[in-house]
Amino acid sequence: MTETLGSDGRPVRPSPGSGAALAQPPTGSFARVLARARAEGRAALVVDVKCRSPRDGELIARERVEGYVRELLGAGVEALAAVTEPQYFGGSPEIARRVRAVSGVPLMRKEFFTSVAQIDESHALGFDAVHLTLRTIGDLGLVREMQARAAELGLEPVIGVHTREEIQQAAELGAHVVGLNNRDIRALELDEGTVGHSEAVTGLLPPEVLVISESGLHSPDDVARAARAGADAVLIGTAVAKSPDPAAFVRTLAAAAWRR
Ligand SMILES: O=C(O)c1ccccc1NCC(=O)[C@H](O)[C@H](O)COP(=O)(O)O
Repeated sequence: MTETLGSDGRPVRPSPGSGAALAQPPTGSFARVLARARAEGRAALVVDVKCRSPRDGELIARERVEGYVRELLGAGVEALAAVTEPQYFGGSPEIARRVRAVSGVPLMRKEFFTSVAQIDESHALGFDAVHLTLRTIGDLGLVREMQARAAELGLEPVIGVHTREEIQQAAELGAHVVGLNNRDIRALELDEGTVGHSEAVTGLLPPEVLVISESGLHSPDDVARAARAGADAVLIGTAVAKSPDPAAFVRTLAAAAWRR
């Protein structure tokens, strides 16, 4: 991997707007989307297919899932996430299969993972990436086992972090792609989380790590702020689902994602 070293001999994170690129994406197609966006000087737009949220209630009617995904893809969305957690977020493996069936873009699974068997299940469902959230998995040994199994299956592990300590742990785990949640997911989205969190901590991640700013992003201005903070992608669910015209809204968000 090509790296620029700073005066202290440490790698320098590509400055926003520099268009600096990773020579090779680390692994998997999700990383490829993020690395391409970084090389082009923007953040990629990833939309979360989340049918319900504890904060906002029903977001996507079950019968609308395929139409919704097609609308997003038509508007140029480059990658998707799907929440399969049933109790709080109204997800299911069936919804994941339906999203997969109508989309060819990289697809990441959001779930409260507790076992390595769920990594195999994610592969069987057709996911390209799994979001391994340190806040909910807790046990770093188990995270390592999940990473290893994902690698065996050709699935890309995205390490989910919220705190500075977890950012450090993600680096120790050798994460190539990090999902930086602006909220503490343990509060089930009832806490306040904004792009200000990404602005505060994105710079703590090693420059070679690809970063997705997640949760609590609502507007083109939020997307612009995340991109300027160094995020290589933004993950947005609620604001897109609640928009009266998701395709038009997605285009507006993507236009704001360029680093200037
Ligand atoms: O992050 C997780 O581990 C997680 C697990 C199970 C369900 C949801 C989970 N995270 C929440 C999300 O992924 C959000 O839906 C996503 O960041 C979008 O947030 P928002 O735009 O605020 O709806």
